[in-house]
This record gives sequence, structure tokens and C-alpha cells, in this order.
Amino acid sequence: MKIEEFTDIRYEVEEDNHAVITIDRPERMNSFRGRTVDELISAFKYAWADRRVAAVIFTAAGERAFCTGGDVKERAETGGYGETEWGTFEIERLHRIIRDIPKPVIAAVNGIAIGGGHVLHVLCDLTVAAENATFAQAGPRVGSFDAGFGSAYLARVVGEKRARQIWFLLDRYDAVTAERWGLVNEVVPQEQLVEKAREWARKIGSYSPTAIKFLKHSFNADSDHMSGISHLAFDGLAHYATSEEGMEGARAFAEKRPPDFSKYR
Ligand SMILES: CC(C)(COP(=O)(O)OP(=O)(O)OC[C@H]1O[C@@H](n2cnc3c(N)ncnc32)[C@H](O)[C@@H]1OP(=O)(O)O)[C@@H](O)C(=O)NCCC(=O)NCCSC(=O)CCC(=O)c1ccccc1C(=O)O
Repeated sequence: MKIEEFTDIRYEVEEDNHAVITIDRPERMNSFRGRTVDELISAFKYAWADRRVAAVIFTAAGERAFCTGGDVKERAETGGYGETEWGTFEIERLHRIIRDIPKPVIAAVNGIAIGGGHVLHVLCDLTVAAENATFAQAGPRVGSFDAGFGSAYLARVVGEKRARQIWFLLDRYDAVTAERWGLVNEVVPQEQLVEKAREWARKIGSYSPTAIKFLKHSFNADSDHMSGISHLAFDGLAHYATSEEGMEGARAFAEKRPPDFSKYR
């Protein structure tokens, strides 16, 4: 997809040094639909191929949300995430490209990161968070789960007990707690967020790109077996998300009522 055709995201190259990818759907709290995911994949490919780009900053529009995961309203209405370029919902490919691109990806978390949006920042190499940023998973409330990188890799990042706490209690954690848990690298005032990410990108840009590439892939190698788990998990999720139980979660969200999962116990 061409950059000029992007409607859900923005893509810019700054200072001949880094790309900035911005999710731009503030009216849906920067949740993603199929098209958003297609555009994000294209943007990461542009950044991958562009020799000027040493690092990628991944952020979102506004101060309310970084990304609230899948567009639950769209899912409640249609059972899916809308039209896509190839007819397939490519979220797993997006996860892969964030890991595979041989340049560090810096998440600049400007508000809430929840559900599939939380998974996106977890997958990034570094995270800088604004003071107002919050972090949470939501799947078991809205009829979803990420049994791939979103749980297994999260446990690598914060430890088993914390990862289970995040997924089983579905509470929201503030940026200071996230930093204490090792979920984010640094917390800064909102107005300094992107500048801090730029500062890191400039630093990375002054180092050997080949050394950085080998280091990134070396960090990945130890957890790459989770890709296989991810495949299985997304196979399962495709069935679960459209099941009666899964749809109860999405419909309850859209109807602004608590979900009733009691008959599935
Ligand atoms: C983010 C909230 C905690 C914010 O709460 P609050 O501040 O009280 O504001 P609200 O009034 O709730 O929200 C304001 C406004 O935004 C709309 N909105 C918020 N989030 C979404 C969303 N994700 N999708 C669509 N719309 C959203 C909200 O409805 C309001 O609109 P109004 O018109 O003004 O009423 C809270 O909003 C919240 O909890 N949001 C939902 C978070 C969530 O559950 N996300 C989805 C998690 S599941 C996921 O992301 C995985 C998807 C996936 O990867 C997948 C892959 C492959 C197959 C299937 C799936 C799958 O379906 O799971």
C-alpha cells in the first residue's frame, strides 16, 4: 500500500535518521481494524527498506490512547475487523514484522495501552511512557486472548507472576508501576515523550547498524520458538472470537453492559 493511501496511520521519516509511525484513529481510541493493521505492516516495510532509517518510533495520536487493541465495536457489529487488502486479518504478521525488522522499534506510549495495543508495545524493543500512560490486558472481558507473544513473551518481560496477574485480574497499571515491573524503560512528562524517543533513535543512529541488527536478532532468537505457539494461538482465537462465548464479550462492550459468561463455565 502506498504511503499517500494511508487513512488510519501516519508515516514520516525525520532527520534522515528515524521513521515515526503514528496510529491515527483517536475517535476509536486508536484501536485497530484490518485496514489499520495492513497499513502498519506497509509502514514497517517502508522503514525496513529505507537506508536513512536507523530506528522506528511507534506512537499514536492524542493523549488518551496509544492503542486499545482490536476495534471491538466493529467486531460486535460484523464479527470481524472489516475489509483488508488480501481478505485476511494480519495481526500476527504485524507482530512478526515488529520483531523481524532489523532496526530497534521504540514504543512511545502516550495514553492507555490495552488488549492487542498492550501486546504491540510489549513486542517493541524499547518503551518510553508518558506519565499519564496506563497498561492493561482486556481479552477475557471482551472475548479474546493472546496466547502467543502477548502472554509467553510478556512473562519473559515482567516474570510469570506479574504476567498472570495482568491477564487474570485485568487491572490497569500506571506508568510508574510499569517502570518498576520492567514493562517500560522510562517514564517522562507527556510533552517530552516523542523527543525522548527521538533522542534514543539519534543515539542508535550513531552506532553500527550491522551490530545493532545482530543484537536485535540475537535477543529475539531465544524467544522465537514462541512464533509456533503464536500460530496455534491465533488459529484458536479465530474460532473463539467468533463463537457465542467470544461474541458475548464484544457485544457486552458495544452495549455498555457487563458480559455474562456464566453459562460457559
Ligand atoms: C480503553 C478503555 C479502558 C477506556 O475507557 P474510558 O476512558 O472509560 O472510555 P470509554 O468511554 O470506554 O471509551 C471512549 C470511546 O472509545 C471507544 N473505544 C474504546 N476502546 C475501543 C475499542 N477497542 N474498539 C472500539 N471502540 C473503542 C468506546 O467505545 C467509547 O466510544 P463512545 O462512542 O464514546 O461510547 C475502554 O474503552 C476499554 O476497555 N476499551 C476496550 C479495550 C479492549 O477490550 N480492547 C480489545 C482487546 S482484544 C484485542 O485487542 C485482540 C484482538 C486480536 O488481536 C484478534 C486477533 C485475531 C483474531 C481475533 C482477535 C480478537 O478479536 O481478539
